[in-house]
Amino acid sequence: MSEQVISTSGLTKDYGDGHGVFDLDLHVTAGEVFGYLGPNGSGKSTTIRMLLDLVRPTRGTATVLGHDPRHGDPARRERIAYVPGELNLWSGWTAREIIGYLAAVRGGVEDARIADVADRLDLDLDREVGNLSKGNKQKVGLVAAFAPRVELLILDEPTSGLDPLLQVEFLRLVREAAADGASVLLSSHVLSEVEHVADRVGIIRRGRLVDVLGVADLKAQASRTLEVTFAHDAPAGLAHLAGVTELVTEGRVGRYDVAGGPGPDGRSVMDTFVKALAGHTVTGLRGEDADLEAIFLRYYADDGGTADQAGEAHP
Ligand SMILES: Nc1ncnc2c1ncn2[C@@H]1O[C@H](COP(=O)(O)OP(=O)(O)OP(=O)(O)O)[C@@H](O)[C@H]1O
Repeated sequence: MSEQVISTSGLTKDYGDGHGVFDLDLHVTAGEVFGYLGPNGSGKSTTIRMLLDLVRPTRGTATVLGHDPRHGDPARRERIAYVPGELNLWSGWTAREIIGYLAAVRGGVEDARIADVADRLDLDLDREVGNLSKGNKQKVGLVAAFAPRVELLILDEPTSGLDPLLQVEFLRLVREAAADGASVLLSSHVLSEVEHVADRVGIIRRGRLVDVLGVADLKAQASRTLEVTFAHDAPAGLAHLAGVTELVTEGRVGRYDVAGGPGPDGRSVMDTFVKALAGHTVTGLRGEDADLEAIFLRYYADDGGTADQAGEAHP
């Protein structure tokens, strides 16, 4: 069995009135990027805080890098980098001073490496952090986390406030850290943020882990939209295939939503659709990316339709 960097069993933080995290069995394998997905208030931060011994569980156990977080020693903490969703920084310090201080606590990080990560995230290290925007404050945390070499990165909604170009750079940093052998727990309330880097995703809803899936499996489940151009008027029969929905047909062009996975006959719906197309003269075919978000939102359908709406407000 692969080594686990995070392993919990029945881990629970009960804040009362159904708030908190309940009976969590979470396993993150060494070297993987694990996306921890759930709407606001679903329990991501509480989980992470228990893993870091920032809050104590009501019951259950956790092991992080082989040890109970409650008995963490400084040497073990050096092997972990953590970026919280909201960073409270010491005002009066510059970003360089804060990152330098945190690096020194770890035993030192090369200045050139700090400068390189700051440059990639477009952070001016010489600005006083009290004057920084939320996004720039977030970058201070990211530079402090990515500059050192660590075994485990725990990132709690780290890209909130970052503009889209920097989110892409952030994903590159995650990939590089993983390629260097780090394991990453990356929480988010949107799948699109983690789908390009995560090996697996765990889905948490109302404090309970409801599913853990490989991203490749998630993609296989997703429906795809195909736009087909025929040499003749778009035929009617294709929409009658199980798992295929005709979105629109206009003259020779038809747009179809083709379900992921197998249909009722056990065969892949895509295969059935493509074989049905073979009975026609096709002059063009265009596929759109699978809509993974739609699958993710299914987990929250009872909560009001969107992941954002599904979240409960903080007290
Ligand atoms: N200190 C606390 N006291 C009481 N309830 C709390 C406390 N911290 C969190 N909660 C509640 O526990 C639940 C989980 O909160 P948590 O912050 O872990 O969710 P989250 O998924 O990280 O969401 P967000 O992204 O909004 O932080 C929520 O209902 C929240 O209101």
